[in-house]
Amino acid sequence: MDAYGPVCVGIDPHASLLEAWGVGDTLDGLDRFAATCVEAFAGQVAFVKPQSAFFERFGSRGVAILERTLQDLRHTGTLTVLDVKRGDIGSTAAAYAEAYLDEDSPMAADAVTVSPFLGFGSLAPFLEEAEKNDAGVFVLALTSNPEGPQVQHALVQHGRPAGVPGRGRQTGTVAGDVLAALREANAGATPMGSYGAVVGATIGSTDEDLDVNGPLLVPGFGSQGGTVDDLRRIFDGVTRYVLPSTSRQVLQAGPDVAALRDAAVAVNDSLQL
Ligand SMILES: O=c1ccn([C@@H]2O[C@H](COP(=O)(O)O)[C@@H](O)[C@H]2O)c(=O)[nH]1
Repeated sequence: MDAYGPVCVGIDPHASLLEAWGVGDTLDGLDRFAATCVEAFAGQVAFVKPQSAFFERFGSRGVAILERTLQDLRHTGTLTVLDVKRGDIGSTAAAYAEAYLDEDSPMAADAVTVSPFLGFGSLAPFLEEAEKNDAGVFVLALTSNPEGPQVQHALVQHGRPAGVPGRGRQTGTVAGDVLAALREANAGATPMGSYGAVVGATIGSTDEDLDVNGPLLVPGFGSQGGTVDDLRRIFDGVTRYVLPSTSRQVLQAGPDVAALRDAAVAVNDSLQL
């Protein structure tokens, strides 16, 4: 972030973008789109975030292009965040963690997005694999979509001694629990820990403590309506942790490599938080 600025550029090969770029919504179009993004962003921004879904749409050959994209980016030293939002029971989570974070895996990324909604403890294999491989994990906390609050703002209770109704009860939100678990996982790390939260630029405001001593991946900036003012308001006091993530806002400048690069640089320049 110090060297390149905080922006994370997403590689989201939407069908509409493949058509707009004139490469076609085909496997060959996907291949050209991804290669162009690597040429434009590698070595220019700190983080690139391929969205797995748009590669998986093309089956195993699309996934092979995702693997190559991750490898090409990593060879240039640009950090990759694979947006795949995984989560499962612990033993299966361990297999996912190996797939995405073991540095010898064909699909190895520098960081992966995961879902905590099978319980934060089920993510332990991801945190352990990340630690082994000097990698990172981003856990969904307050997502950018309007449906997120239904689960993430739900209230949970802690510290209620058995048989003593009401006594010692503390109430918080599901998102607050996720953030607290991340804070604990990152305790004592300097300059920050490797376990981050996903917090959308579109959430308006929050009373949650966003200081998890770890990075905050912030999608929703740009095409979903999040602005620099939103970032300043939501992340007041923790802006040093913020990686604003934007995909379509930059990708629509393609397919020209220089125009894509300029668009990414312009976002970085706009981020005077
Ligand atoms: O809360 C979340 C978590 C992930 N995303 C992902 O980020 C990009 C956003 O793309 P834009 O084109 O910048 O809107 C996309 O891959 C989402 O799946 C998110 O938007 N919100």
